[in-house]
Amino acid sequence: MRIIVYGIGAVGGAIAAQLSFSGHSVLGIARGRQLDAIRASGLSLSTPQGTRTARFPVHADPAEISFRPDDVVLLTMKTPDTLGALQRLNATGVSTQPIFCFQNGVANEALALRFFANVYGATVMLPADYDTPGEVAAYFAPKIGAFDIGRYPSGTDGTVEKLCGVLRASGFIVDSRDNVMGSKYRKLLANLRNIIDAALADTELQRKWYAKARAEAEAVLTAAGIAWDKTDAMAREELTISAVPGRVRVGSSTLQSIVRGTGSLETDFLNGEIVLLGRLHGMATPVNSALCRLSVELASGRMRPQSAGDDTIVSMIGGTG
Ligand SMILES: NC(=O)C1=CN([C@@H]2O[C@H](COP(=O)(O)OP(=O)(O)OC[C@H]3O[C@@H](n4cnc5c(N)ncnc54)[C@H](OP(=O)(O)O)[C@@H]3O)[C@@H](O)[C@H]2O)C=CC1
Ligand SMILES: CC(C)(CO)C(=O)C(=O)O
Repeated sequence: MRIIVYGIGAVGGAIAAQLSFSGHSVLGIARGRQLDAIRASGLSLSTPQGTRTARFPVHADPAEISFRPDDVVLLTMKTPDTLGALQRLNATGVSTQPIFCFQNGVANEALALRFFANVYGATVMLPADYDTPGEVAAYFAPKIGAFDIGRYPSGTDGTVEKLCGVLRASGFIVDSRDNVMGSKYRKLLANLRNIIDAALADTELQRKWYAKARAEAEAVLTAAGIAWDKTDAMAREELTISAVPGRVRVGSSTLQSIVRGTGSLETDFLNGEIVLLGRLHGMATPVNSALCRLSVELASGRMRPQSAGDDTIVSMIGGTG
């Protein structure tokens, strides 16, 4: 099984590096200065245990790869970039190879299924940063991260078991799941917080707005008949965010996109998933709608990270928050 990691940023970089350290066959697809830096000097991965440099082949596009039947593809770009990546894979002639969505949110799997028959979901519990080309950092200890993996929309199979085995041998905690989307909806609820923490500095206000956004989301998921895991997989094996020597954690993947000025945020597929479900099921979602509008201000640079106040969100809701 050769593993193609598509999108070598924080999560993709940490996974590709660990696979390469364990001697597993891995190829990366990256772009821009990250591609140049990895080609020139490899990818350094810093963890609480220290820093190591991984060297693995890296490409600018799927067209540069001669795909084999035993390849599996891990999508590790943010959701706004998924469609373009799937179109590139499709154009390259990938067909039956398994596509695993190692991404937050629940939108990527359905998108991938439009193009490919063998699609899988993975819940990613791996707090990681990418802010400098050629470098990534991952903050969990004692293991680097944990994944729930299963076939989409449900079930498991030999491919899941094989990938789980490879990832375990590379230092990850991995569970195969019959209902991986239950795990991914649980993570979606947690990720409603990404944009709140990026916008507000005050921890009490962060807690208040997260409670409101989550209550709204749970009501919408219940109305839509969508079940989510009730156990907190983050606590598994007592994984804790730990200090990485020489690094200060930037924060959530959303805050990192704001700081890097990528211009688009995943919020439309996190809080926006709740807005979409609310619209489909005739329920108002004022808090998550306001948070989506806030994300536009943050992504455009018109609002600085952690500069919002209570009144900012209340006024976006229209005074009803
Ligand atoms: N970071 C974290 O702590 C966690 C992230 N996640 C989830 O994991 C997923 C990945 O997040 P994260 O690793 O933070 O994201 P990053 O932005 O750090 O990494 C994604 C990388 O993919 C690259 N990319 C996007 N499209 C292409 C393309 N077509 N060709 C080549 N490269 C491409 C991006 O390039 P460019 O930089 O040019 O945009 C970027 O380098 C997201 O769904 C996120 O929500 C889940 C748990 C934790
Ligand atoms: C690690 C975690 C849970 C929050 O930082 C995350 O999923 C993200 O950054 O998107």
